Amino acid sequence: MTRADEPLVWQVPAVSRVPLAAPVPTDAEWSGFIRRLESRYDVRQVQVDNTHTKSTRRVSDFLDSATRSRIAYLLPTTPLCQGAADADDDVDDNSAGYVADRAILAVYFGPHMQGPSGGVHGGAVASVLDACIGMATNPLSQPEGYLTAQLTVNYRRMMPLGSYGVAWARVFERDDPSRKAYGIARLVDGQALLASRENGESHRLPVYAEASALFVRRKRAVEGASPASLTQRSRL
Ligand SMILES: CCCCCCCC(=O)SCCNC(=O)CCNC(=O)[C@H](O)C(C)(C)COP(=O)(O)OP(=O)(O)OC[C@H]1O[C@@H](n2cnc3c(N)ncnc32)[C@H](O)[C@@H]1OP(=O)(O)O
Repeated sequence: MTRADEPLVWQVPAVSRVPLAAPVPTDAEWSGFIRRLESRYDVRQVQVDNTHTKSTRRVSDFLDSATRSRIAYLLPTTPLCQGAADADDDVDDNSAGYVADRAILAVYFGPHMQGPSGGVHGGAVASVLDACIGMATNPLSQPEGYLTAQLTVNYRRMMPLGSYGVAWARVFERDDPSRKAYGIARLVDGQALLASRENGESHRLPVYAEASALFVRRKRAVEGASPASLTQRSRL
């Protein structure tokens, strides 16, 4: 065997698998967390549905599977510009101005999302922030028409594995004639967020990561993009 024929082996340093302090939450623990978020922030969980009906949203299968279904999208129950309580009231936020739409995404970062030892993979964090802005950008009444064109993520602190994360997104402009929407999202520790709200503490919570994104609405739906047509294609 010549050197060129030798298989390439990527030598990675031994990663110490940090045992999680907390196992993946049970169904009861997870739904308890979501109910607390709903009651403290006047938001409601959007039910998962793959049929794009008016009151439900197709949640990313990829994230659903990566999180073992410990992911939930929540939307405000009241119209946005009428003073609904915001998760982001509790964190450092210098952004101001018109908010077109808003969404919250709750997620449990379990062992299957490990990146650096003991921490969450940066790609998983980026996916969560992207999905959250996507949720705020795409109205419930339509299939997702806006796609991520640009996404910038700032990683401020390593998100520890075994944490409940809460991301929220604001879309500042959804300009249909030009088909562009601009949004931001931030990720904080969900338990700290709830504790600060429940204790009435006023200190600002640390942000683990934040993202800004440009979403662009497609001129028309891409043919062959629906799950049904994917199934049909796989039979060919
Ligand atoms: C829970 C539900 C969540 C759903 C959201 C999921 C989020 C995702 O993961 S989306 C998947 C990842 N993203 C993609 O696959 C997108 C791939 N890209 C595309 O499909 C296309 O390039 C798309 C849709 C972004 C734009 O295509 P197209 O319709 O041809 O746009 P086009 O007419 O050229 O441009 C429209 C405007 O947007 C601007 N624009 C388009 N793309 C970009 C870009 N990448 N960067 C900057 N500006 C852009 C153009 O300059 C133009 O601006 P203007 O009107 O001022 O001249």
